[in-house]
Amino acid sequence: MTDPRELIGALVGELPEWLPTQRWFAGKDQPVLEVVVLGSTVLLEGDPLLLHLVVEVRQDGRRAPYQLLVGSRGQLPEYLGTSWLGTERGRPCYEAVNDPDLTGVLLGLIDDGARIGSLRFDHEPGVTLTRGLRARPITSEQSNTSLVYSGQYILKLFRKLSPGENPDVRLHRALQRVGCEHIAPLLGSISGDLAGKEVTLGMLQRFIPDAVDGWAMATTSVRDLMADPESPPDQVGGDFAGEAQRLGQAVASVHNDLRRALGEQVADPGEFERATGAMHARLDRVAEAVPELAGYAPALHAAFDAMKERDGAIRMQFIHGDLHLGQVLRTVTGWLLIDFEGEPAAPVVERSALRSPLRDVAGMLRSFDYAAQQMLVSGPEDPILTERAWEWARRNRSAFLDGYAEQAPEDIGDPRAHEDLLRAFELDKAVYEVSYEHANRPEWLSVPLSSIARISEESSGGE
Ligand SMILES: Nc1ncnc2c1ncn2[C@@H]1O[C@H](COP(=O)(O)OP(=O)(O)O)[C@@H](O)[C@H]1O
Ligand SMILES: O=P(O)(O)O[C@H]1O[C@H](CO)[C@@H](O[C@H]2O[C@H](CO)[C@@H](O)[C@H](O)[C@H]2O)[C@H](O)[C@H]1O
Repeated sequence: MTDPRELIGALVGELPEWLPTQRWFAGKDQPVLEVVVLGSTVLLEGDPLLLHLVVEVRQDGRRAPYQLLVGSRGQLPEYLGTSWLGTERGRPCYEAVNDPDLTGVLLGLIDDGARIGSLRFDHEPGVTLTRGLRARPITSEQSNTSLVYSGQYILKLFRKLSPGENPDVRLHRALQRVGCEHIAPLLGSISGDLAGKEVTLGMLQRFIPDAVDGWAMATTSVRDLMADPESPPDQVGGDFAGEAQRLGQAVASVHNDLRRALGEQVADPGEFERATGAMHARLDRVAEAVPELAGYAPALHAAFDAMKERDGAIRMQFIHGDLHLGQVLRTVTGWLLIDFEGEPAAPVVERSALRSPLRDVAGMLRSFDYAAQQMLVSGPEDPILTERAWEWARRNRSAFLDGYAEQAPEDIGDPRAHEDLLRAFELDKAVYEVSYEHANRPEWLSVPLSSIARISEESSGGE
């Protein structure tokens, strides 16, 4: 039998080339110089073997920890061929997330409440899991790896790790405690140690079958409206406004639940100062990297400065932090919010800070613009379709805000009453999107840029 330590030693040599080929790897802009093992745990001995690894990926001026699950067998079955990482000591090693014989082990360990080395597997109080289920990884493009167990459970394995409890687990647990109706039930978690602190490695939730994500629904609705340019929007099949309104209610309800669970506080006088400082700094960084943004910088800086004029009466609380139509699921009973991890690129301290809930509102407003605009990027310019797209966005943004206002925390009420804040948060998100699209989908760069152009023009009174 091969010693797992020898296997690991040889395997890390393969990782610098393999990591950048993975969707979840967040350092594709620079070559990987070295990979160092920070922790290794054998979760299953024998053939197949299951190894849990935390590795540090070293790039020029940057070090980041990642979680890997490695399987090894004497003979690699054909269906695991594309998961192959390398052959060490005569044993093929592969990405274990694609091996249902191995991923089933994780579910059993969570059910057992197992402790192996520094790894802790926990189920939530009172939860008993069905064991022996086979898992398949979700194939959509994601920042982490999620495994679905026979349509019953979904286990998210966090890839890039930050020391501390992940806000996704923390906020789900807190929301569950106060009986929030708009989340999928939390069933368990996996944690370990990193740099002397606890680190969240995985989160197990009830899988909601037959759920459709908001992005798929919204883009179908835009397509319907464009295909029928003559009819009023409320008479076109697939009108989304009713859903947008219910979504607004759900988001407001989650904000209220987050307050009940974890409290809130009035922003201290320095808070807006710090927030605007961070927004100006992000704008400067992105404008330097993306010249197309530079022309809008003066209008954007002015919009951020306008925030300072507020008296600080907005309350700060835990929020979702990266809310968009891809982060909400329509189930047979209503809307659920998922993925409370915040912006994946932001440091965990920032993601765990108290912020204005209007940031989530602004994130969703941006997403309505996105759903409308992305239909226009690939086709030739067409003024009728362009107007139709903006009509869709206006209608659904407004319905969402109506719904939010119906259940909003008292100090917020109708978000439109905080126009300066909302505009600044929307523009800040759009600046983030410019950098996201520049790095990930350059063909979509015009989506946030066209919104920035429109909002800047509106706020300078040029409509
Ligand atoms: N509880 C759930 N039930 C059904 N599908 C889910 C559930 N949670 C997540 N999903 C699906 O899994 C995908 C990935 O989840 P998400 O938390 O957004 O992962 P990531 O952090 O990798 O972006 C979502 O887009 C959604 O389609
Ligand atoms: O879902 P993630 O947490 O990985 O978020 C990142 O990727 C999103 C794209 O998948 C990106 O969202 C942007 O594009 C969406 C459409 O694909 C749109 O609905 C969002 O409004 C827009 O911001 C998100 O910004 C990024 O953090």
